[in-house]
Amino acid sequence: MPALTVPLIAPSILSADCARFGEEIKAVDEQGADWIHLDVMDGHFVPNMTFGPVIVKALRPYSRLFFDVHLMIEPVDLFIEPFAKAGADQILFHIEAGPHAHRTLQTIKSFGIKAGIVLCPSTPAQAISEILDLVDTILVMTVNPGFGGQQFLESQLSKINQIRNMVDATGRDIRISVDGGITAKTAPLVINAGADVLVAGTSIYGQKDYRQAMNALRGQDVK
Ligand SMILES: O=C(CO)[C@@H](O)[C@H](O)COP(=O)(O)O
Ligand SMILES: [Fe+2]
Repeated sequence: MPALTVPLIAPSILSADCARFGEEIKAVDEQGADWIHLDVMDGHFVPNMTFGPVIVKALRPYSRLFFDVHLMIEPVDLFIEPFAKAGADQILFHIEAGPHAHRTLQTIKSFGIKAGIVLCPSTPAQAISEILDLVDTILVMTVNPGFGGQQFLESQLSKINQIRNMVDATGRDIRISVDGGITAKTAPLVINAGADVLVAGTSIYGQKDYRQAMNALRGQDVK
């Protein structure tokens, strides 16, 4: 069997100690994280609320790692500039959050940062077929967005695989990220299906040893 790709690991601070977000970001940075994933929720697009650009700006000095900002908000466009100026390296938004994804991607790119599109579990891969030329990352939700600690949806594996085929056909370097219920058990399934970025909250911040937790997701189960 061929060896699995070593994925990038993006700890989601949603499961960190939120009274100590800065130190929690610093800790995973020092222990080998590749990206930092920041979940922004508005209590409208999803039934939960987290934080806005002011907090992202306050957290920026704690790490130089790539800030992967996952917007679960509607509307999106109004908030691109504040998040870009707060220090986002990539802004991801949901294809379900409005009819003008193409324009939104252009707006994100106009700030000189990366742009990503997110699909909820009920959204087919085909929904993003006409915007692949503008995306840097495709994020497949493997739970319904809004909360950490949910059960991984195995039904999403075939969609990840379909998106892998779509991406390979473009010949472009597009990352395929997955988010929700990613553990050492589900990681090989999504990597095998074509994912190369693993977002994980509970399975990193819920563990004592962050380095060991991230290595387990990489399939490198050594201390
Ligand atoms: O976007 C979200 C939830 O909507 C995520 O980024 C969660 O934070 C993932 O948490 P776990 O499922 O890994 O606990
Ligand atoms: Fe997320």
